[in-house]
Order: sequence, then C-alpha cells, then structure tokens
Amino acid sequence: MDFEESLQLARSLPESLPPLTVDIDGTLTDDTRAVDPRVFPVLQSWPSTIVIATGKAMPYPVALCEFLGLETRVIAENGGVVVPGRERDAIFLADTEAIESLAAAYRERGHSLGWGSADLVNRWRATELAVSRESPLDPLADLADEYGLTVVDTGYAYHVHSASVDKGVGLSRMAAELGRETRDFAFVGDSPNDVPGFEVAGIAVTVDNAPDAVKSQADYSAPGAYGDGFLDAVEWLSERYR
Ligand SMILES: O=C(O)COP(=O)(O)O
Ligand SMILES: [Mg+2]
Repeated sequence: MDFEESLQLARSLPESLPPLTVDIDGTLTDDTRAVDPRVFPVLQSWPSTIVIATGKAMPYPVALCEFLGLETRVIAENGGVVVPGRERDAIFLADTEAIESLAAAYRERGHSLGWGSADLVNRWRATELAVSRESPLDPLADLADEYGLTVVDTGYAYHVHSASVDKGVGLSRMAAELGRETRDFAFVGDSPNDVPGFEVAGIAVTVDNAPDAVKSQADYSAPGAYGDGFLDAVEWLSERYR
C-alpha cells in the first residue's frame, strides 16, 4: 500500500469501528523503528477513541499524539503510566523505588543499562526500567526475582516493571477513566508485552513480525509486517465492522 492508498483507506473507515488500542514499536513502525508515515492518516481519521499503548516512557507516546493532533490517550511504560486525556492528570500505577534499587544493583554488579550516558530511554521513566538487549539478561532476571519484579523482552529492550502492571492493567484503568469496558477495544500489537492487552480487549490483532507465541494469542494475524501489518489490520477491522 503506498501513501495515496493509505489516504484512501483513511477516507473509507466505517463509522462503526471500535475504539482502538495500538502499540508503537513493531506495529506503527517500519523495521528500522521509524514510525511509518502511512499510518498517520489512518490514526487521524479513526472514528472512535484511540489509545497508544507502549513500553516507552510517557513523553514518546504523548509527543506522537500531540504531533498527530490526536487526543492524548496514552498507556506508557507497559501499563505503569496512564494518561486518559490532555486535560487529565497522569495516573501512576506503580512506584519507582524497587526499580531504582534494581538499577543501582545491576550497575553495582558491573553491568550497564546500555543506552549511553544521556540514557534518553530511561530519563523520563516513572515506574519501570528498560535495559538494552545488548546487556546481560541473566543478572537482570536474578535481580528482578529478588525485588519481586517482572522482566519482559519486547524484542526491542528488556523491560523490568512491577508485577502488578502490564498493558492489560493499563487498558483496564484507561477504559474505566473513559467510562468504557476493555472489551469495547480492538488491540493491535506485535510483542509479548501486548498479550495482556489482548486478553482484556474485545478483539486482538497481530502483525506478521510478531513471534508465533504472540500470534497464537490473537484473533487475527495480519499478513503484512510492521506498518504494513497495521494497515492490513485496519482493512480487516473495517470489513468486520462495516
Ligand atoms: O520499546 C519497547 O521495547 C517496546 O515498545 P512498544 O510497546 O511500543 O512496542
Ligand atoms: Mg511493540
């Protein structure tokens, strides 16, 4: 689908489409992690609520919403942070204490988080820690056990967060804040961190770059990978809800 065709798709979205929760990395991006511009008109024309649900820190999805002119509805840090609207307070569903202790202990054991000194990946995180997949997983997993935290490998980074949050928990809180049910939402994603979202959403769709274990949890696996897969997912949802 070229950009012109994505505009056509955006213009032909049925009004009956459900609220949409969509992941960023691997779902709205291409294989270089750049956001695929063909998804822009589709997101901007979506006839219902859009929620961006990501493992990234809050400023990234907030900026995506702002720059696209979407209402700021964001689940960040894999459910640790929920922003139900531009005028609404951010809700923090986990605290930083255990994460900070774990980060310090990981460094004390001689390991780096792997993002260089600026560490723009963690700089604005409030509830979880992201560690480069170039850094060793075993000591991270040991420390997570010790601190009672969960480690998720998204394929882009290791994310360590409270066992009490995930994208499903985030979506439950978001839905409650919006006066909706989680089953009202379609959820499109690509990675293990999306599966808890699939479990509470009404309909779950993966893109072709998703691992088989993730695809097997979805109602539909789009044939295309990355942004192509998201656009396929939108075509499929459009048929289903027309
Ligand atoms: O940054 C990651 O590791 C994953 O981010 P995503 O949840 O938007 O795919
Ligand atoms: Mg992803």
